[in-house]
Amino acid sequence: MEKQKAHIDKSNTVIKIRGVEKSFADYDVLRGIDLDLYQGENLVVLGRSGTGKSVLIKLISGLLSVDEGTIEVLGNEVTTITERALEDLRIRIGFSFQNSALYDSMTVRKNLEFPLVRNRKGITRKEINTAVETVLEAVGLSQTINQMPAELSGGQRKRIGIARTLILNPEIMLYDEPTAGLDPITCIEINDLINEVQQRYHTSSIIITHDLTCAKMTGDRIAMLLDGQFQRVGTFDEVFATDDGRVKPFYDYNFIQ
Ligand SMILES: Nc1ncnc2c1ncn2[C@@H]1O[C@H](COP(=O)(O)OP(=O)(O)OP(=O)(O)O)[C@@H](O)[C@H]1O
Repeated sequence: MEKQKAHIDKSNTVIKIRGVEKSFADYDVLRGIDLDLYQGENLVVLGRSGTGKSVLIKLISGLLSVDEGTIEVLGNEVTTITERALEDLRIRIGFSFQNSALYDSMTVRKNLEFPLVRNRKGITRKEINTAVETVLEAVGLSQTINQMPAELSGGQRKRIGIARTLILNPEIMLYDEPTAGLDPITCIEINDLINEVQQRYHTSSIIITHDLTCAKMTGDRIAMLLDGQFQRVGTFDEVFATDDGRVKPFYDYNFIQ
């Protein structure tokens, strides 16, 4: 499906990263990175394995702390925030992690109810039912409501995982390798879903991937992480309009084999 034009508000930066450095032992993973995520945009972070993409998501969500620099998320400085305020902030962020597995012993309905019951004190049964039905419809899986996760395909499980984060109406979505381990057709369906989520929920998203089809289909901008820094940031075509020996093989491997 062709990506619809997104409504991006460049005057509203929802994540602002400045001069962030992070090392483990003697390995400097991030060497002074700057990045802005604008309201309403899908920003793809591309990079080879081990370049620090997952570390970046963990720094943004406060699961790891920076060595240097600042990270502002929805107006909160996460490098100095209290644990309590960080918990409140995390509720405003939807995490679609590679290993964010569903609870195998619960139906799809119960899996989706779980975050609501936990985070929305005082919510009524009627409100829960409406929220579950709405989000299932949004991911195109209304018919699975009473099924168990084991009865779903890999792509369907991924969709339910995304629905489980959407049910809390996050302002920011962080997708870590959303197409990993899926066949090419299912990848395209997930990419379409990421774009639908952007349109319908007006989320601002960071999509971490090394899948260039995913980057091309979903990204309003691409930020390429190379040697610990964002060396190339722009549209897909801008990022790959280069003879840089670190960038070209990436493109050639994905599209010319
Ligand atoms: N908690 C940690 N302790 C020590 N080293 C770590 C830790 N977390 C990440 N690293 C190291 O930081 C580097 C970047 O890891 P990261 O998981 O961010 O890579 P990635 O770009 O997400 O790769 P992939 O695409 O394979 O998931 C790796 O060399 C990894 O071993």
